[in-house]
Amino acid sequence: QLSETFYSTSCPKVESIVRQVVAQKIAQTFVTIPATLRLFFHDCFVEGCDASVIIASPNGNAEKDAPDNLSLAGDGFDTVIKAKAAVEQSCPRVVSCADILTIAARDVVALAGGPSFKVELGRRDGLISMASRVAGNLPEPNFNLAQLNAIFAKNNLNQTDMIALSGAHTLGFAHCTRFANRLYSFSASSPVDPNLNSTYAQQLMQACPQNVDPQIAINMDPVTPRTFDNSYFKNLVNKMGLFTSDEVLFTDKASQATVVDFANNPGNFNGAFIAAMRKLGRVGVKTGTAGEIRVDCTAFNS
Ligand code: HEM
Ligand SMILES: [Ca+2]
Ligand SMILES: [Ca+2]
Repeated sequence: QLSETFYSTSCPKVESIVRQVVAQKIAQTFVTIPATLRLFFHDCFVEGCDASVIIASPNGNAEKDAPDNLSLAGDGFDTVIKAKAAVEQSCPRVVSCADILTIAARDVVALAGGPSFKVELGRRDGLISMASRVAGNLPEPNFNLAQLNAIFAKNNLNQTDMIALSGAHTLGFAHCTRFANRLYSFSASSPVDPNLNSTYAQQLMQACPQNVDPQIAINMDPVTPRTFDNSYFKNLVNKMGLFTSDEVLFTDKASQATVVDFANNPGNFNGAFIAAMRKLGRVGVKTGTAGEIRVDCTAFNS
């Protein structure tokens, strides 16, 4: 069973140790912030929040090698690996990699200007990490509202949670390939998605010309790309949602009111985001004697 005080006697400094490593890593590179937050999400949606995504395989068939995970930025993995190494100095073999990722994901939000909140701890690290188990478990950027709701519902997250968590797209980068269809090949009658603000569409076409280098990435929040705020929802109202999966949250009447509420009331967004992050952190967790406490986050204990 998870608890906010899980390590209060076994490793009382764990949260301050992780926070220090995360802050240091952010000082080196901003990408740490979005990379760590997204890593937490992708971990929890496949096998539960158990650090399965961090396992490295020499055969290229671990979870991180699945196509949906290839765009996870290395700085997220590096943050967890570095924080784990620091925690092992004080409390060897006590704190799971899954909990370190949970703490780090919480910390990057606060360090990007977002809300601070408590996290539940006591997760154990999983014993399965397979590329073949990823497909179908992560949302795709062309999903509609029903598809988004379905995949989040499988993880005990409701529509409000899904919308709040999508607010993570207030930070970070996306590769042109993930939304180029909305600029160049939307439909026979309209190559540009009519739900895209035309000025924004033009900016996107400049940043992402047709057949651009697939390595090129742009800010997902063009207004405050480095701040965790509710600007994502204001963008949606202004028809500046980057992916179809962002845009539908506003264009579908079933979710529009929540988007408008989050755009107008940052406190409501923060509250819903915190609640949803805590729920996300409970997905498929292993506790008690299940799984293990990994020594090296990138490898199962042998
Ligand atoms: C609702 C369904 C979601 C879809 C379809 C989706 C899809 C994507 C895609 C396609 C990218 C761009 C990847 C790239 O091109 O490199 C991305 C980036 C990102 N996503 Fe999501 N995502 C969703 C929900 C979430 C959630 C729930 C979180 C976290 C709570 C999250 C956090 C992020 C972050 C922080 C980035 C930027 C990563 C970076 O800069 O390295 N996303 N997402
Ligand atoms: Ca996992
Ligand atoms: Ca922002």
